[in-house]
Amino acid sequence: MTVQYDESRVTLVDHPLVQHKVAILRDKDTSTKQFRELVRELALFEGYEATRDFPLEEVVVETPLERCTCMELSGKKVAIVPILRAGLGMVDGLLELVPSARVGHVGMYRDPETHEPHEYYCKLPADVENRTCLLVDPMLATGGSANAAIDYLRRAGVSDVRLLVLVSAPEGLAAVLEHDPDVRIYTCAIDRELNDHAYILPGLGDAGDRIFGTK
Ligand SMILES: O=P(O)(O)OC[C@H]1O[C@H](OP(=O)(O)OP(=O)(O)O)[C@H](O)[C@@H]1O
Ligand SMILES: O=c1cc[nH]c(=O)[nH]1
Ligand SMILES: [Mg+2]
Repeated sequence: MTVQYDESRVTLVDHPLVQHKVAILRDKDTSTKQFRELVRELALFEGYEATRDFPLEEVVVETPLERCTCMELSGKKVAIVPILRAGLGMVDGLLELVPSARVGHVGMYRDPETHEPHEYYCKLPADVENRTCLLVDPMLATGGSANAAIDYLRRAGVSDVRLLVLVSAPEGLAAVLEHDPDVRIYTCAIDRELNDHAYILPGLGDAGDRIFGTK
């Protein structure tokens, strides 16, 4: 059965370099070290797309030859919010892109039986309601964890939430887009389906375990 969702709020980041890196990420023989490096790199590529509409303003610059009018970012404030644990792997790549960003944390684990998310730690920047939030997690499976994290950000007053994932299931995309009318989703791959344990197929396994070498 085909899962329907609002495609206009989903950006598939499918640059050839991204597709190449995702293929290595999926490989069960990729080492923990390389997996971690790839997650960081892919977050940077994805962040590039997710910040594409950031506003600019004119600035006059003196080159060694003459004055010219250039464009610079007009003070957009950003918060990067990883969903623990696996989301942590995406933070450094995004900080390279937006060094002035603040970082919040939402701790969430999925119950292995029910697949329901459980919140265990949350800490956001004090002025988070004035910031564009890049909510990051490599995996979007049922969408339960992302929805709980989005609710938390909305309750904190955040209006601009952009969810950055690396691999998503159609079920997760549909669940998040239905749950929140404004969120935009960026993903490097949209996979086939979920299995009976709510793991993404073909997927890449458990992202947290592969980033931290815990299995
Ligand atoms: O869309 P969902 O069905 O909620 O599944 C996705 C969530 O599951 C994984 O986290 P996990 O619970 O394995 O925690 P971890 O990051 O600590 O490994 C993943 O990193 C997402 O947070
Ligand atoms: O496929 C999946 C689903 C949830 N969490 C993961 O890390 N991988
Ligand atoms: Mg995990």
